[in-house]
Amino acid sequence: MTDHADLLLLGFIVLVLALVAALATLVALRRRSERDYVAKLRDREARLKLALWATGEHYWDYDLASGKLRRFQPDEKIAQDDGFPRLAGPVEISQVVHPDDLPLARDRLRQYLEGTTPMFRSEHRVLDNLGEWVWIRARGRAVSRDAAGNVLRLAGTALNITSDRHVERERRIASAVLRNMNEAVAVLDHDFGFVSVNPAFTRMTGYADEEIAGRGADLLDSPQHDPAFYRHVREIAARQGRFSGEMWQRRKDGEEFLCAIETSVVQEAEGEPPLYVAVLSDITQQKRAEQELRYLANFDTLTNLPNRTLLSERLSRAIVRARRENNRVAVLFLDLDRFKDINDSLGHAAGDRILRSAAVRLQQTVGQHHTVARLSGDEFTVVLENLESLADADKVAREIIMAFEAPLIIDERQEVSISPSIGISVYPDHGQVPTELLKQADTAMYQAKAAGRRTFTRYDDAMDVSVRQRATISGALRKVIDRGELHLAYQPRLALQPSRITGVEALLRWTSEEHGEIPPSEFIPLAEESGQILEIGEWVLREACLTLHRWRQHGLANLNIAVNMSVLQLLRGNFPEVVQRILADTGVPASALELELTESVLMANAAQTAGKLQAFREIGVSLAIDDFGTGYSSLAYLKRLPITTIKIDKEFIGDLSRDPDDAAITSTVITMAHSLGLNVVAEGVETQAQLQFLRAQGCDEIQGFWLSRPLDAHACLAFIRQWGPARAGATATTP
Ligand SMILES: Nc1nc2c(ncn2[C@@H]2O[C@@H]3COP(=O)(O)O[C@H]4[C@@H](O)[C@H](n5cnc6c(=O)[nH]c(N)nc65)O[C@@H]4COP(=O)(O)O[C@H]3[C@H]2O)c(=O)[nH]1
Repeated sequence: MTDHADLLLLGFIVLVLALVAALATLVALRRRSERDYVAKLRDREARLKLALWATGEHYWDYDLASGKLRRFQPDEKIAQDDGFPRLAGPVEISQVVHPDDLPLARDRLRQYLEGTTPMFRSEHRVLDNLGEWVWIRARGRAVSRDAAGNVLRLAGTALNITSDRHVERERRIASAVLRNMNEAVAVLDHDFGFVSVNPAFTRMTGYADEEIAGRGADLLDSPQHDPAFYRHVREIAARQGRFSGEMWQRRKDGEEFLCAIETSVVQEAEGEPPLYVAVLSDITQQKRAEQELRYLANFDTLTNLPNRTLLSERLSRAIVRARRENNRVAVLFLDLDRFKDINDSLGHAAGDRILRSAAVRLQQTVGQHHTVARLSGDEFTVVLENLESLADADKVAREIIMAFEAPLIIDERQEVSISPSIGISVYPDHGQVPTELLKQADTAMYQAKAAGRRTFTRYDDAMDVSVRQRATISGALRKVIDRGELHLAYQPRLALQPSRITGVEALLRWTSEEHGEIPPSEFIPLAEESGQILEIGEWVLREACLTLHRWRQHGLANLNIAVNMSVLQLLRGNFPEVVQRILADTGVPASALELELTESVLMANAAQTAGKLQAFREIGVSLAIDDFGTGYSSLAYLKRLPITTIKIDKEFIGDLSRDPDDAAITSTVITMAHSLGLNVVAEGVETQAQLQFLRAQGCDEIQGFWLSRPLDAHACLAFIRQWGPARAGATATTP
């Protein structure tokens, strides 16, 4: 029995021990599994933190009941400087969110809590750990709700987007700038395919962004350039990273335009192929205007030939080449003979056609490789390069003269025969610089004219100095009106009974820029020879009438003006009409104008003049014979001419006191002129004695240095104003 009991006890003990051991094992196992679980949790949390840190996101937690924001402290080891505030404990959101953004953040929260949005989402500023505002993008969801489903807690992540916001802002500005730019901008990929274009580009080319994207830049290539040109440009842009230049492009409607293009490369992220930005401006109009200006500055619009400016430039270059290559350059100065006559008789329109036709004939004769220029009026210049001898220039001049043997066709029905006179100068023989060569050729041309026209003359240093002087003056005379080098002097005329200033004689003066003062006795014959006196005479008449009109307005109502008239004006053209027109234009009455003609001129053309003179009388203009006594005309003959005044030449007046014959002639002329009812004026009165003699003989008027030298308009007006009858008997003071 006892043994049985002992066995039972032993068995019980063993069972208890086994149970204890099993329990202990169970506890140990459980503990280990709990440790494993915590370790796993820690590991997962660390990994979560690491993942969040790696994405730049941070965890936050918001308790709605307390209204406090909580953020897990990041692991100091992995989050050194993430820019987020380190919260010691839960804080009010108003403590960290920017006051300006707080309403928006709260609004977003309200929307989420009301179920309007599936997630809380807000972009707002928060204070960073340096006390600066940083932009964050916060996202979150409810993590705890009460039994009624109301949110108790919200958790989520926040990302610092400050630099994104800057980038985004810059992108917005850049895109607004692009949209509003006047310059067309295109972004192209590395193969020069369009990526995008701005509205100005669409306006310029007609291609909208969506229709051009993906297409190649060669879409705009124009046939104005070779395809190789465009290829080359793109190669440069690709190789050098930029290209700047001008090229023709074609719009969608096919119209071509000149374009200034600047391309630059935009380096994309590493490994990405680059993009190109091209800025285009349409410069077609600008180029056209520039070309027009360049054309106007260098070409004569009537004949399309180079003008003086371009001629000088080309001549200079030709001289430089000739110096280098040791050969000659010839300048041919060409003037069309009697062009002015033709111009006057056929009219200016026909004159222009003649000039155009002459220009073509000239260029055809010398060939396209030689420069033919029009200097002014009917003056042309040819520059011949690569001459071996002087004779080569003569040969071309001869060919030109021959070419003008055939008449110029100026329209379908009209032909005009006109010959050139040509002067030649040669570099280096006659001059070293363009101006010198042009001057020498001009001088030689004048010689050719003097030699009977329709010929050429080569410049020669031995040319007679006076001829050269005449030629130079004559050359300068051609530009005299354009250059404004002419002016008038006025010499008062005094009536003797009663004593009063009756008027003035207008006397032409020329102050040349190159030659100084040139007396009328020198240049008027030259102007008559060239026919230029017609233009000059008209200028004189208008100027004189304008002055008289001004004086009359200043209260000198009874003044008259005498103007010298050249024989050419009398014989040629329509001078009576010109006179009438100028009188009408200036408001001077015909009775206040006296035209003076020299006696010798009248006598030489007696037959033609009588009728012509009558036309002037019919207008109401007075006519005077100038320099009377020098032309041996009979007073009886003068009776047949419709003249009103005789001006006794100063030759006779000057000798009055010395030569009794002159005194006799003078008194006879005065008596006989009076018997014919003519007014008598003595010219060149220099002394009181001469004046007294003339007064005693009943001379009507005097003019001369005793009264006054010729004066400019201003001084003459002052002289007339201060002249008083009291001074008539006394010596006049000549200013
Ligand atoms: N020694 C001396 N000379 C005096 C005296 N008083 C005036 N003279 C000069 O005598 C000339 C008078 O003009 P003219 O006989 O018509 O002679 C004029 C006239 O025939 C011509 N001329 C002047 N102006 C014109 C013009 O506009 N057209 C034309 N066709 N010929 C003009 O040129 C000639 C010379 O004119 P100027 O040199 O201005 O010379 C002027 C004048 O300055 C004096 O007391 N003593």
